[in-house]
Formats: sequence, structure tokens, C-alpha cells
Amino acid sequence: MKVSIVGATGYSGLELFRLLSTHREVEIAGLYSQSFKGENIGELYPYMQKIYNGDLRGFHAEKIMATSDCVFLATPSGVSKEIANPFIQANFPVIDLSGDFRLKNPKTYEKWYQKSAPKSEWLQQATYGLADLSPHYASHLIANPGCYATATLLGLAPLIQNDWVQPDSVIVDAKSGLSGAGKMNTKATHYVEANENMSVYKVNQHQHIPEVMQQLKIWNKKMQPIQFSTSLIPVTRGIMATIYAKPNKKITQQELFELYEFYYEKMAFIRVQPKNCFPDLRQVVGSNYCDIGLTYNEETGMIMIVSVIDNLLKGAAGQAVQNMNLFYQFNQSEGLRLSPVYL
Ligand SMILES: NC(=O)C1=CN([C@@H]2O[C@H](COP(=O)(O)OP(=O)(O)OC[C@H]3O[C@@H](n4cnc5c(N)ncnc54)[C@H](OP(=O)(O)O)[C@@H]3O)[C@@H](O)[C@H]2O)C=CC1
Ligand SMILES: CC(=O)N[C@@H](CCC(=O)OP(=O)(O)O)C(=O)O
Repeated sequence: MKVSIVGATGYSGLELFRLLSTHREVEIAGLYSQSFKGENIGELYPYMQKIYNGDLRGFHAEKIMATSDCVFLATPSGVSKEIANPFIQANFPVIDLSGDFRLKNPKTYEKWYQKSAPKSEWLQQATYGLADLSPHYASHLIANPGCYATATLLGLAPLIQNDWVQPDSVIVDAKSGLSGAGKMNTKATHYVEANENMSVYKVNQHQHIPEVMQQLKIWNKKMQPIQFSTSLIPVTRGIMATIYAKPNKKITQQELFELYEFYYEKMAFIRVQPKNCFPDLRQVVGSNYCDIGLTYNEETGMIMIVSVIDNLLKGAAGQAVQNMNLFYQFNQSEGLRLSPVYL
């Protein structure tokens, strides 16, 4: 099968290339970039020399559709919804990494993204591809989930689906490495600002709040708004979401552990940690795993879940490839059998 990547010079685009170039079912038909069209990727990124010899191409939907079977859009929100148009109209498979097609309600999109919404019917037909939880691919348009949303939803799924928590008690404190902000340097991601520092940002305004809420409400209608905060930490990759919730019944640590063990037992990329062990970032960085640690504090009556992912893999390119694998009924692990780098 032939695939093209738009936004190939960005962090997620480069990761998509890395995964897809070893994928046994896939051949890369073209890498597309607006700013660097016509340039040789090995000259732009010397680490790519002798790995990919083709030049970067300027975006051209018809050419992509003529030369490939599926396109990945690793472009910013607001850009994806424009360049996706010809593909959606032609019913051509699109896997979009941006936030443009994740929300069902156009007004919600406009409120949180401060941009005009994509066509409502396209939002309705897009599949929210939380790949580990068996999405039903209803159309050729797949909206790859956001990085914080992925860590949070995988951390919460067993509790919310099984109705274990007080619906207004969920608090998420999430931290991300700097690659989550993409390749454009900003004041917040400048080395001098970020190094040996930690800063909270987008307080009560993060675009993943409605994304998480939309999915939690599908799982459990009773869910109330969550308190959700995001912080930058001085690492390149990785997200840690620390999640707190109050149970709505008497529970024990053992029951909580069994709930998660049973729920995730058969899921290849979710690893529930042994009792009293909490995951660190390194144990997932470089891989498509989501590792989850949990505890119940009998003194405070609080559940605490720690969910970690690599934002560029499970949070972006890895999950996008997993969605492609599931959509085309390839082995879901193809191209994703990556051990964490760890050291
Ligand atoms: N980084 C992360 O951890 C995550 C990112 N995402 C999402 O994935 C998408 C890509 O993110 P990321 O890789 O970090 O971003 P980057 O900023 O690193 O890269 C974005 C890419 O988009 C391309 N681009 C920008 N404007 C246009 C345009 N008008 N037409 C065509 N291409 C354009 C750029 O292309 P060029 O300069 O080559 O023209 C660049 O290669 C975003 O929507 C982001 O929100 C989702 C989850 C996690
Ligand atoms: C560290 C950092 O800045 N992270 C980005 C998340 C990237 C992402 O997943 O955002 P989309 O929803 O646009 O795809 C942010 O907080 O906006």
C-alpha cells in the first residue's frame, strides 16, 4: 500500500516517516512540505542522508491521490481542515493528526480553537481514533487523538466505563516535553526559558479539555466537567498525566488493581504496572506504549492514576500508524514493535 505524508518536515511528520519506512505493508509514495518544496530532505536534515533520497514536494491533493492509497496530515490545526477538503470529497482515506476533526460539535471547535469549524457533516463522519479502545471506523476520515487526551483517556477508561467515580471529582495534572509544541520555537519552548524550569500553560483553556469531555460523556453520561491542567517540563519527549478521582463506592486497592489488569490484559500497547509501581517517562519514550500505575489512598479516599506516553508516538505518529493498521486490517503492531529507548 502506498502512503503520503503532508507536513513531513515537522516533528510528527518525521516520526511518521520513521515508522512507515520499516512498515512491511507500506511504501512511502511522497513526502510533502510547503516551506521546503523541491528541497532534498537529506540536505535539510543530514540525519536523513542515505535513508530517503526523494525531494520534498509541494502540496498537491490530486498528485497524492493519484500516487497513494492513504494520506497522513501532520499539519497544524486550522491547516488540516483546509487541505483535507479534496480528499474528503473524493472519499480518499485521511488520517489527520491535528485537532480539526476530533470534536463533533462545530461550536465547541470554534470556542476552543478560535477558528471557523470544518463542515459539520465531516465532523460527524470522522472517526475519533483512540486506537487501543477499538474505534469503529465509520468513514475514510480518521481524527487521531491529541497527546494529552490520549494519556488521560487511557488512564481513565476503566474507571469511567465501569462507573466507579463520583462524576464531578476528576482532576488531571498533565506535563509534557517540549516536542509536544512542534518545531516552531516560541518563548515558552526556548531553551533558556524551559531548561531547569517548569511552567503551567493554557490554564482552563486547553483544547484537549473538550476532547476528553466528549469521550468521557460517550462512556458515561453522568460525567461532569473535569479540572485539567497542562505544564511544560524540560525534556524532549514524554507526557505524564497524573489523574485523581473519588470513587462512588467503597473500594480497595486490590479491586482497583484488578479492574485495570482485567481491562487492559489483552491490549498490546497498554501496560498496567505492578502493584505500588509508578511509571516514569523513560520507560515509554521511543515506543508506542502507554504505561499506567495506580493506587487508592484509604486516608484521603482518593484514587490516583499515573499514565505516561511518548507524545510523538502513542500521542501522535504511533497512534496514527496503529489507526492505519486497524483500518486496513493489518497486524495492529506492524511498524510499531519499538522497545523504549530508556537510557
Ligand atoms: N508534537 C506532538 O507531540 C503532537 C502533535 N500533534 C498534532 O500533529 C500536528 C503536527 O504537529 P507537529 O509535528 O508537532 O508540528 P510541527 O510544527 O513540528 O510541524 C508541522 C508541519 O506542518 C506543516 N505546515 C504548516 N503549515 C502548513 C500549510 N499551510 N500547508 C502545508 N503544511 C503546513 C509544516 O510544514 P513545512 O514547514 O514543511 O511547510 C510542518 O512540517 C499538529 O496538528 C499537532 O497539533 C498531535 C499530538 C501530539
Ligand atoms: C507542549 C505543547 O505545547 N503541547 C501541545 C499539544 C499538542 C497537541 O496534541 O495538540 P493538538 O490538539 O493541536 O493536536 C499543546 O499543549 O497545545
